[in-house]
Amino acid sequence: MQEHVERIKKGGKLVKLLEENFEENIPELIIVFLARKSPTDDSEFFLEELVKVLNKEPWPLLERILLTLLWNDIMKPPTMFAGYSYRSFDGSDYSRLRLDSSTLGMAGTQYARSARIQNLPSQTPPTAEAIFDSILERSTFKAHPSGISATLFYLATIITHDLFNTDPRDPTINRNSSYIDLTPLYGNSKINERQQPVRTFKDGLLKPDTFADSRILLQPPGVGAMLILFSRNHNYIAGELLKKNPDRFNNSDEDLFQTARLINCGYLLKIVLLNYVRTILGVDTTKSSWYLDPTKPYEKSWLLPELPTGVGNQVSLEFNFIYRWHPAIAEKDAEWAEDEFKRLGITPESTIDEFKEKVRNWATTLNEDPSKWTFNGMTRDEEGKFPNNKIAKEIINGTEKVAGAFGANGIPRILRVIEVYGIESARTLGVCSLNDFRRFLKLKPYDSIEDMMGNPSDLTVVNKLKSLYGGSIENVELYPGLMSEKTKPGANIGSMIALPYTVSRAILSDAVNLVRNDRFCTDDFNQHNLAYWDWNILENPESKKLASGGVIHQLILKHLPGIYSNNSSWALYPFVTSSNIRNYLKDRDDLVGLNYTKPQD
Ligand code: HEM
Ligand SMILES: [Ca+2]
Repeated sequence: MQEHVERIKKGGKLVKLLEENFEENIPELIIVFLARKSPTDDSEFFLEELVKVLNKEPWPLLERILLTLLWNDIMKPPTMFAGYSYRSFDGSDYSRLRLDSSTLGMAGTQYARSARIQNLPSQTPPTAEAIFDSILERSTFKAHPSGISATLFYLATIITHDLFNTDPRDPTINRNSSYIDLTPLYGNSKINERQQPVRTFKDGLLKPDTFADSRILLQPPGVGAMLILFSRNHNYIAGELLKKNPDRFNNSDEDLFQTARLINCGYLLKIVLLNYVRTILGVDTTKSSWYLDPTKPYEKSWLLPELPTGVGNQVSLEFNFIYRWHPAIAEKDAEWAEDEFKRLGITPESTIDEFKEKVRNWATTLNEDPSKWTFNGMTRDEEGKFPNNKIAKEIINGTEKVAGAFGANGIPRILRVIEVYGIESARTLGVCSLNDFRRFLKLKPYDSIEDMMGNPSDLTVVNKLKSLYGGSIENVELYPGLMSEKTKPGANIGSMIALPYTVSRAILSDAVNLVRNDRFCTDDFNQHNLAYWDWNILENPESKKLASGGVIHQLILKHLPGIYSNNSSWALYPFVTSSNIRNYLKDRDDLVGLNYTKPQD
């Protein structure tokens, strides 16, 4: 057979080969056909050869293969449309499979479900309060083993608030779009509710230092500070677009606004891939500039099927729980949350209804105009902007604060009512167990609670889990399981962020799907839609040399001028604490001149 393959590859004529012994040679022909290089060199006239063969002997399988090849050339249903280039506010029409999926991932639709329940628990589960008090509550703060900073989790919080916004009246509903499209900045509704107040309706601009999601005000101020960077970035982009393309954008607030949003989301995409995921994978501080790029087109090749893009996304309930990274909250940020919650009247002992009521009451005190909101005791200047140094201070301090370690007994007590709410609502909605979720991810289910905990030093947690769940690993619920299972080793290429095992696998699948399934990050991420935006416009040559491909420093340096130097490690590597970063970079002979001094805010 090999002989035939070689002959055909060397250009032996198919017809001749088949003339010799058609029946015998056809399987080889099919193998060669499937194994052909992609892309096809059409000067080899392979297709014509096939036609000749078929013309001579209409072999049904060969005919079918040829027809399939030709049919597959054209995407069905159609995947790109003329016009159709802006992000809608509520995430409708985000799937390129527009004909039947216009509401996929739209704000206000139901959460998807990822995993089926395969094993029902053999006991009634313990109360959510008992679970929190036993295996979730943080007793002493444990520093993150790789020295990841709070600033990484400020970005993570923006991402989670972009994806998840459970309706308190109906926990099956997600009020946000299932895409990383800066919903916390722009808002989540098409019907003139939220998105309108952030816009000026002039020159595509947002109101100064304004964002749409009031939940950010109840987060540590570093989260709001980071979101302000994106708010400022939007206005910078809109200004540049108008300056560079006066003919295309003059008097067109809507086009300017939408194009600026696409570009701003492009910056977030680059930051997610080139800073955030690279840090999570532990390659951020290495010399290599490799990154996992889910946007790449992959055509069908040999036995590998095509890897589709832009097909739309709908986040699931399970992923809402995967992404509740409360153990990572830094010590000082937990203290901050405690004070803030106290001010609202929420304590760890509050009931779920009290919690919801206090948040509702607080929301009624907010000005309808988000450009009037403040946080962290800041006041706006006459233009409506927050002081640069105050915004910078939160991001700088975030890089000084070490995040909390993942793993059992890591969640600040102040979040008790929120955790109880989460566990109970998972039960109401019928979410699967930890092991069933692992089955869905094709990870080996844990054999026992000991297996789930791994480390013999976690025996106390093993015993607590056994007592809560009747000794059976199959009874361990998804969320309590995710937040207490063993964690990956830190300071390690591949697992720098030291997540719980199941979370670490799931989060990468989630990141790849969120990016690849968003047509604005793939099929429609093109220079026409982005008005030939110059992606180097914010870049400083000195910073670029030192950034190992990262992007976040561009926003920090541009929108917080005069505070950081261009070679500051605090701007270039903000996701590792300032006390750890020097150690990670000590062997990098290519980073001469990196400045580790704390910027003066
Ligand atoms: C001090 C810091 C934090 C505070 C005060 C906080 C507070 C809260 C509150 C109050 C809720 C309940 C919302 C509701 O259902 O009404 C919640 C849910 C949630 N939190 Fe946090 N959180 C913090 C940090 C984080 C971090 C670092 C992450 C992940 C990066 C995260 C991810 C989530 C997610 C995914 C939910 C579910 C959201 C939803 O279903 O709408 N949180 N958090
Ligand atoms: Ca979104």
